[in-house]
Amino acid sequence: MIEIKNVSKTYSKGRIKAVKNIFLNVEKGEIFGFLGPNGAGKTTTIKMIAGILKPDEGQIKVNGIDVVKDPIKAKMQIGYVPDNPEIFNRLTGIEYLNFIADVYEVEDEKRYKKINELAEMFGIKDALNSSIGSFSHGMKQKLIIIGSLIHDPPIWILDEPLVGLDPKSAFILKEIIKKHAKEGNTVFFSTHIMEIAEKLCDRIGIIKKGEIIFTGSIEELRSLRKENESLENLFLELVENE
Ligand SMILES: Nc1ncnc2c1ncn2[C@@H]1O[C@H](COP(=O)(O)OP(=O)(O)OP(=O)(O)O)[C@@H](O)[C@H]1O
Repeated sequence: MIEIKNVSKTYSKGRIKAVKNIFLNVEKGEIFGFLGPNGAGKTTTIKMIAGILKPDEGQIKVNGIDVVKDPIKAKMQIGYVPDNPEIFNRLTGIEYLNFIADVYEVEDEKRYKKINELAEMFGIKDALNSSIGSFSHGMKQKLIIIGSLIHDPPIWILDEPLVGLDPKSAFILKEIIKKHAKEGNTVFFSTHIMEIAEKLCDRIGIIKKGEIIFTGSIEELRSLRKENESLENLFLELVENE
């Protein structure tokens, strides 16, 4: 479970208010989609949940653990996929995954099972002995996704995970997301694309200029539509209106 209470974050010595007093709760077993236009505050929020940025005010807890007060314990609960897959280019794929598994103290048998299963699904098993520097953007992304799941995290956070993946890989990732949630874990991901949220999420949150302007199910969002209006249009209206 993720609990965000009255969280704010500014940049540039307070001049840029990226996130403004937001409240959010995401339950166990839930797939939560975080939507908003460019610069709305999605990545900033995600980095605060993942413990990469500290909130200026407010509190974030993952499964009851405060991410600021107890960062290591909190991070053990979390798998995080950043929006930019730039990682250790000098390591081979398998060295990277073993490094991540060591950090999270995952036993050998468990890690190899997970790596085999996921690398097979994403079709990158044969590339794991090559250096990451030789990987394509999509392959790096898949490697990070595998690394983020290696400790079977109760909280899985993904920042724009479908950008840059081909249709087959995007389909596989969506299936993995559904499976992970079904096993009782919390999934929180950001996207620009309403259609993805519509198909995948139990609930969504819409953020605009650092403020949450909607949280609820897709059904609840649908009920706000005008006659014959598409969800995409409603979303655009919500995020564009002043
Ligand atoms: N390191 C930084 N220094 C200064 N301003 C920043 C920094 N990072 C983000 N911002 C600003 O904070 C605001 C929120 O940015 P953020 O990256 O969280 O939005 P986002 O919703 O993830 O956008 P996108 O969809 O483009 O990734 C924007 O105005 C952005 O320009």
